[in-house]
Amino acid sequence: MLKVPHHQVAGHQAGDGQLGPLVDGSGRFYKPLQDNGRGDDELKFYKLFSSNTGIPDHIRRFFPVFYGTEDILASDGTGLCSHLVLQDLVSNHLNPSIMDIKIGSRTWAPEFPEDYIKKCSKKDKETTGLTLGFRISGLEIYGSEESGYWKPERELVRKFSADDVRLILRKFVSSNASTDSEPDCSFASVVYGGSTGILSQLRELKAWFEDQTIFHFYSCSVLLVYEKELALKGRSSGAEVKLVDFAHVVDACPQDSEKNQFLSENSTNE
Ligand SMILES: O=P(O)(O)O[C@@H]1[C@@H](OP(=O)(O)O)[C@H](OP(=O)(O)O)[C@H](O)[C@H](OP(=O)(O)O)[C@H]1OP(=O)(O)O
Ligand SMILES: Nc1ncnc2c1ncn2[C@@H]1O[C@H](COP(=O)(O)OP(=O)(O)O)[C@@H](O)[C@H]1O
Repeated sequence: MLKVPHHQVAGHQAGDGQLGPLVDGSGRFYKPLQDNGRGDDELKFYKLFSSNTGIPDHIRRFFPVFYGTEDILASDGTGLCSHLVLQDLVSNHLNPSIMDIKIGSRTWAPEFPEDYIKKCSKKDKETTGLTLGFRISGLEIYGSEESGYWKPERELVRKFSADDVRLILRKFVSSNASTDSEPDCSFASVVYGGSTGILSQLRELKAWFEDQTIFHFYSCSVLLVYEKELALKGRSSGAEVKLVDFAHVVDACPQDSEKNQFLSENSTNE
């Protein structure tokens, strides 16, 4: 039985007759192919990414596993609709704290339609995109069984200034996130620090981004996830960095991609 995800923090959401992703509760995330060609572009990205042998495994692990597409009943009640079938990145977490960070000071490619560039450019300027090179798209922070999650409203998140972002990055790893008190940053070292922490993973990803010439990653998001219960124990926090949202990725070498896809399709048919 497919249901609306409990832990979606940004993007188009299912519910109230809206089109959005669904989960099966056992590890798969179904993202509907979006209109205006965005769904097809995201599908194209996943196919190219899956067939590209030049992507090292230590980088591949930062991306959701792609299981193909499936026609399922859309969340907006309009009937069958094609969905990307992806690994559910949070299904192995009990009470995840999650932050979606849209990366890039420019979220549009020059070849995008003019009106879309205008819309993106406006958002880049009005948010911290331009000044910090990223903006927070959404988040939820787990408090306790009694208090549940602290999840600021979308409208509030959209208005985050650079100072707000600094505060949120501290709150994200604090045990008193939902209060107005100074964030205690109790989990900073175990979530952000260490050889398996978020900063170390981001550095690894950054090194690849600086080097790779396969894709231009416009408007995709870094998803930060950790588990408070583990962080409280102080050793590991299950901190994970993942990349999502590839509807605006541009293939930098279409000729190489065609060749790669041909080779991969023919080697699996043998
Ligand atoms: O329409 P909105 O205002 O919800 O904009 C969506 C954005 O929400 P935001 O306003 O930044 O909170 C949304 O941003 P987030 O992923 O929520 O940060 C996307 O930019 C989305 O565009 P696309 O699906 O990537 O092409 C945007 O959707 P489209 O307007 O491009 O469909
Ligand atoms: N593979 C996934 N597993 C679990 N959650 C996901 C996955 N992909 C996206 N999400 C959740 O959905 C949100 C929106 O995803 P995104 O791909 O950016 O959608 P949109 O294209 O509608 O903006 C993310 O912030 C995250 O909370």
